[in-house]
Amino acid sequence: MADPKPRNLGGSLPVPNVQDLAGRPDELTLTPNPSTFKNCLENYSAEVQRVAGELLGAMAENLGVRDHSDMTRLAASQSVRMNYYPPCPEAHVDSVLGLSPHSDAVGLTLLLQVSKVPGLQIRRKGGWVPVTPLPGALVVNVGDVIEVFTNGKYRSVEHRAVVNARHERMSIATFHSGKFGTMYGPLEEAVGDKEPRYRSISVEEYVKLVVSSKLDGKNIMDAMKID
Ligand SMILES: O=C(O)CCC(=O)C(=O)O
Ligand SMILES: [Fe+2]
Repeated sequence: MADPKPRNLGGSLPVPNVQDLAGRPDELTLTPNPSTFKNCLENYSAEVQRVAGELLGAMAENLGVRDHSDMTRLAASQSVRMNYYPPCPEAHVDSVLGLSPHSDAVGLTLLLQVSKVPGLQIRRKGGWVPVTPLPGALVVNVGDVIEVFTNGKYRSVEHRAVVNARHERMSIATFHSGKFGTMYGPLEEAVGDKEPRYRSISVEEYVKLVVSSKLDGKNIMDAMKID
């Protein structure tokens, strides 16, 4: 299958490169807190959060959600994870992975594949499809909370990361979710005249469920489904 096509959302994203994030090697030894790191990460996260809000607004429009903030509130809180996968001589072994199959237990993930080395794969029709890294492109992953909000109209994507025998790889995943003190559950407009297929729970209860579960396929969705 062909790779999903990239789309340009306009605007320019201050895409971090590894040098900016880590500081130059000589700076690293001289300066334990490279001055470029904080600003670079702050600019990047703010811009990515803006893009997440726009994407969620477009989804709200597409789904006929009257109050777009019902959907854009999934960009209210943000966390960033930087993944580093060292070269692995056992990369050819099927069971050796960088990150096990999972769907992101958040609203929306915007992922930057920093290295040219491929590693991200998405589950499709029982197989694994590689997502070729494109310089400066963000991969948009629908997370579990969007599956809940849309009552299953948008399904969260199961994915994994494989390792490479000779090359290291880096990716930056930026996760967007709702705030504590709010609820997660299917939106009225998404349910329509059907039955809700997922439970409604507080963000706090949901986070408890996530942190007490293994990283294992779409297990969070199984726990959220109404039988
Ligand atoms: O490294 C990747 O491409 C995937 C990272 C990922 O799925 C995650 O951090 O949740
Ligand atoms: Fe992920």
